[in-house]
Order: sequence, then structure tokens, then C-alpha cells
Amino acid sequence: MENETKTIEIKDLDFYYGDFQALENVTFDIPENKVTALIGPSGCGKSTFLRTINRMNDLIDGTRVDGDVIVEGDDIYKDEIDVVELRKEVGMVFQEPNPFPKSIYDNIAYGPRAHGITDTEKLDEIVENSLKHAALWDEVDDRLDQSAIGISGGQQQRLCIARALAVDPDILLMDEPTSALDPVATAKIEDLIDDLKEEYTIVIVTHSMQQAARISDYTAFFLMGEVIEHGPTQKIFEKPENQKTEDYITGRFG
Ligand SMILES: Nc1ncnc2c1ncn2[C@@H]1O[C@H](COP(=O)(O)OP(=O)(O)OP(=O)(O)O)[C@@H](O)[C@H]1O
Repeated sequence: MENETKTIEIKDLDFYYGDFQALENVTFDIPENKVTALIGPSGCGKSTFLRTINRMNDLIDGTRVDGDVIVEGDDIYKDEIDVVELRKEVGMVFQEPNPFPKSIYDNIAYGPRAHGITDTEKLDEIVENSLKHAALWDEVDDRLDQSAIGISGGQQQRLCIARALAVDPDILLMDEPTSALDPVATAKIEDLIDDLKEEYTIVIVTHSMQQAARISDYTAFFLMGEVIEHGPTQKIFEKPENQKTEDYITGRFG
């Protein structure tokens, strides 16, 4: 990864829920404008790791972090940072599409309004651009005032991606964003991820080996809280260095 710009650097990261250690000594870099996939069996710490990048775990009582998570130069657990600003730079999309019970327009305008934008023309522009970026504009441009709950699951998930993009983040965290979707909607999100990496750094948790192989540039394989192997996706899938990685990739466990 020598020639890549590192957006996120993780060094010796340990994470605890109370007495339970969920991440141990995690160290790797996440490069800019690439897709990094996090794979591994259920409970190995993928979502926990993802949530350390925008300090979403802070919302859970009794958690503790050791080590460094450096996002765009700031050590986000050691430097004095504004967590609201961090979460603006590091957007998140979840497993289940979770639009607010508001209009399509208001879903997208919510974040920019919360960050102080009130000008209607500016908001119109953000809503249009965000929906275009999320490849949803053409499907909803004639019904922006209708409820976001009334569109399909795949459209809702693209709406949630548009909502994340509306506050102009640099990094997008995605926690199994297609696991609730059918194959057609999944393919649309995968195409979208491929387009989005031109402008955003993407970190995605996926249970699908095929999805990781299709869409990611780098892959990190987690097992029981540790990163067993990390590297270019093609190498991880075709020539893994660790036997455990090979066993997992070839479906021998997990
Ligand atoms: N809020 C919590 N409190 C206590 N333990 C937790 C909490 N969230 C997760 N854990 C534990 O931390 C470990 C890692 O969980 P995590 O959800 O990060 O794994 P995962 O790899 O994302 O799993 P999955 O693929 O099933 O979503 C698991 O043992 C889990 O039970």
C-alpha cells in the first residue's frame, strides 16, 4: 500500500465492552478513495471495529478503547476533537434501511439543516445532488414531498446513502448495507459503491465473500477480535498468507 494515501490509520487498537475484549491489537491502514471490506465469522468484531471509526461505540455504556484511530490526521480518541464534526466527515449506513418517517426531501435536508443550512435554494441543490450521487434522483424527482417510508427497500437504502452524503463526508462506513435487499437492489448498491469510491473512502462490513471480492480493493479478515490478514482483495482471495484466512475464504469454517 506504499503509494496509497492513508485516510485512516489504526494502531494497536483494543476495544472492550466492560470486561469483554472485542478487539485485540488491530493494526492496519485504510487508503483514500478505495473500498475496504471487513470480513469474518459472526461475532468476530467487524461491526465493533467499524463503529470505532466514527466513535459510535461511545453511545454504549461501559466501553473502553486503547490504541490509536487516526482519521485524516486526528487521533480521534486522544486528540481533542468535535465528535459531531467527526460524524459529519465519517458517515454511516446501516444494515436495515432506516429512513426517518418524513418526506424524501426532509430526509436528505435533515443533516444539512442540523448543520445550520437554512437557505432553500442551497437545500434544494444539496437534495438534488445527494440523490443524484446515490443514483436515486431519476426514480424520485417527481415525489420528493412524499413519505420516504413509501419507497422500496432498495430505494430506501439508496436514500439512506444520499442522506449520509448530504453533509459532505469524506468517509462512508457501511454495515452490511445489502443484507436486507434482493439481488437486483443489491446489484444497484454495489454499482453505486463502485462509483462512490471516486469521491469517498468506503469501509464496508459484509458477510458475502462474493460481494467482498466484487467490490473491494482491500480486505481485512477478522477472527475473534483480531485481524488475521489484511491486504489487496485479490491477494487475500487468491493467495492468502495465513491458513486461517484460506480456510475461511474456502468455506471450511464460519
Ligand atoms: N453492546 C455490546 N455489549 C456487549 N458485547 C457486545 C456488544 N456488541 C457486540 N458485543 C460482542 O462483541 C463481539 C463482537 O461483536 P460484533 O457485533 O462487532 O461482531 P461482528 O463481527 O460484527 O458480528 P456479526 O457478523 O454477527 O454482525 C461479540 O462477541 C459480541 O457479542
